[in-house]
Amino acid sequence: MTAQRTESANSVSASPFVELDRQTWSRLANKIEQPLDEEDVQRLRGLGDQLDMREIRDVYLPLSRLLNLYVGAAGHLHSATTTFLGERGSRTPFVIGVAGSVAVGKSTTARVLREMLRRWPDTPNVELVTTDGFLYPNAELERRGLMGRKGFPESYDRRALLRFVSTVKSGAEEVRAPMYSHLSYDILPDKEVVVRRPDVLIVEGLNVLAAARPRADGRSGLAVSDFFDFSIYVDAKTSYIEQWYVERFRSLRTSSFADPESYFRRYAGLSDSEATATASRIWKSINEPNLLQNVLPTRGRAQLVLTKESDHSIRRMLLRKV
Ligand SMILES: Nc1ncnc2c1ncn2[C@@H]1O[C@H](COP(=O)(O)OP(=O)(O)O)[C@@H](O)[C@H]1O
Ligand SMILES: CC(C)(COP(=O)(O)O)[C@@H](O)C(=O)NCCC(=O)O
Repeated sequence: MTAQRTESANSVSASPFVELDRQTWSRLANKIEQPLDEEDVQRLRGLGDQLDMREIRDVYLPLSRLLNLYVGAAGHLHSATTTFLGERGSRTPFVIGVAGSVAVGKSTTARVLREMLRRWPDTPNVELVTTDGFLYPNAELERRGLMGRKGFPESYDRRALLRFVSTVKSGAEEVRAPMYSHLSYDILPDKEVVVRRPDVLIVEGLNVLAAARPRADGRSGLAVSDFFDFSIYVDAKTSYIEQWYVERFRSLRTSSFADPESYFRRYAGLSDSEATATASRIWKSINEPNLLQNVLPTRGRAQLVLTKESDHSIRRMLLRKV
């Protein structure tokens, strides 16, 4: 079946992307079976997200098929390289980047993809790593004067993240990553994520599509995105994301913030208006500037842009065709 592209795709003929509306995209699942049930959907849905079975069927089922096709194609490319080299190496992990703003719902997208890709016979082992594990610990952020810039590129140990992704991609037996806790708002000193040669690695985080920084000698270095076989940018209007951030903050007062272990327990007792004001202040001073200065400019580097409407549902897909 050929995709019915929307009008704007035809009018922007020089664009490297093809634009599809949700209805057209949903037909591209090509009758593959829906692998998740209502219980899975509830488990995977992030706080504030509106994920439902329709979203799985219309949006994620075609995406899962597309990714499975890409995994197959990457296998062929890998065989071409090994044939050329006269080697018999086994395939290395297929790496997918998931980028987007704080509170846009990246982690739900990443979790759904993990569950769906796991169900394909050629990719049973799918690992998910979030880049928050590579934030510097709070003590180090304080030393560097970066406590108010969590999530900005400079708040991460970018060299360690790059080393992690390139080592996994190169097929290493076992690779370890640090772990972050939203509860303690810090790196967990004695916990880590261990990744053992997965079929697919999903790397989710604000800045995963950032371009390489120029090196001191003026040459360009490598970026984590250089190791991606596919990348997704989860997008929405900034005003919607702000609203989602504020709503999530308000509802965290009765869950995470109320935990005695929470770094934010002082927020648990805020009234509705105080919570709205505090969340808006954090959004305006940290997350929105980071979105506008660092995250949004990387959108055009993604292979696929998923755009959400105000009700969180994905309504528009931009797929890079070249
Ligand atoms: N203060 C918090 N306490 C507990 N969980 C949080 C907190 N902030 C964010 N989270 C959770 O952490 C995950 C990542 O959030 P975030 O970085 O905003 O990305 P996104 O909303 O795009 O997944 C989400 O599942 C979110 O619900
Ligand atoms: C931990 C985060 C930086 C996101 O990290 P990511 O996994 O996307 O790299 C973000 O969710 C966060 O907590 N930002 C700090 C500002 C705030 O509390 O909203």
